[in-house]
Amino acid sequence: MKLYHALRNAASFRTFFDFGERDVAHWFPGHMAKGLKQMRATMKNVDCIIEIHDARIPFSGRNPLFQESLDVRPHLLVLNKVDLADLSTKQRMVKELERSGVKNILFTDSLKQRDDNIKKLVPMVTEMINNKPRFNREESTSYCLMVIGVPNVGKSSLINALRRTYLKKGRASRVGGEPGITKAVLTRIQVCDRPIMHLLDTPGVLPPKIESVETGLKLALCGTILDHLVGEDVMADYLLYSLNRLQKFSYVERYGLGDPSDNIEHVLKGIAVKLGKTQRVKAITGIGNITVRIPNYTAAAYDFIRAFRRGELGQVLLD
Ligand SMILES: Nc1nc2c(ncn2[C@@H]2O[C@H](COP(=O)(O)OP(=O)(O)OP(=O)(O)O)[C@@H](O)[C@H]2O)c(=O)[nH]1
Repeated sequence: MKLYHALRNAASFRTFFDFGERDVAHWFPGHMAKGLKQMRATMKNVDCIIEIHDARIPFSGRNPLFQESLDVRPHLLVLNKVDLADLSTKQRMVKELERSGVKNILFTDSLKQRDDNIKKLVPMVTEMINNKPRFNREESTSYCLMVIGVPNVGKSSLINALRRTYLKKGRASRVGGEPGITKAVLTRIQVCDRPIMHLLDTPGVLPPKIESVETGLKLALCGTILDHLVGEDVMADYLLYSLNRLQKFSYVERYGLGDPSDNIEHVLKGIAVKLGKTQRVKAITGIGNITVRIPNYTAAAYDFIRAFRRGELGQVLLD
């Protein structure tokens, strides 16, 4: 990695981010109560809860709504998308999660064809269930799991990865709906045959816990909140602030910027020029109307954010 002047002179970067007067109240739609009700209703059939979250934000946005159920049922936290996360401080992260009551943690890449940690999931879950009483279900020889998590963390991908690993099957297909019950509530997906393990195909989607504007921005960068509700401009700026703070400067080379910068307008302009993303606007001058080309800042911001999401700006830990 090139050593930039700015790296030696890190003091020139912002040490805090100005969140302005933003209000997170509308950053996540409030229509999720129905899904939550369904999830609670099916909970009695569940032997283990698999909570999946984005490994780039192991602390931000996880919804504690199920805490009361988690206290009695085995609970596994799957931190997914490890291929995108900087895990150099993994041990510290695990300790902190353990301090907050999370005992079982697994790091996964659900898109990888053979992920060793996905292979560990079934034995781990089996042991966890066998070490706890099974809530009126002792007679059953099959296990029932529920996958929950905030949007876009990889719930479907994990289910597909489990089926790929344990059943040698591709995309998840539903393996039985129970008559008389809404399909969306109690459809079961088999993920393993030895032992027999099903997942309840409930919506599984929890609203994220947005406790601050900063949490909201991290969730938005990870694709959990719709971009336009938060604003691509502030997301791009927070991304730039984070990359500089973490000294992840690969964006400089990617976009041919010369040096790192903490000025989002300057960076977006450079990105727009590099990508040829300009737009024509009419300008009224003293001698009439003319058309001028200006950088398309929105398109540049999108590219910057998408590159981060694909891991093309390096592995990052936002928390
Ligand atoms: N890089 C990477 N991308 C992943 C991984 N797992 C899932 N994705 C991607 O993340 C996006 C969301 O994955 P889904 O499996 O649809 O997530 P979900 O939680 O089911 O999404 P919702 O149904 O919206 O709640 C997709 O573009 C996946 O390809 C992973 O381990 N690594």
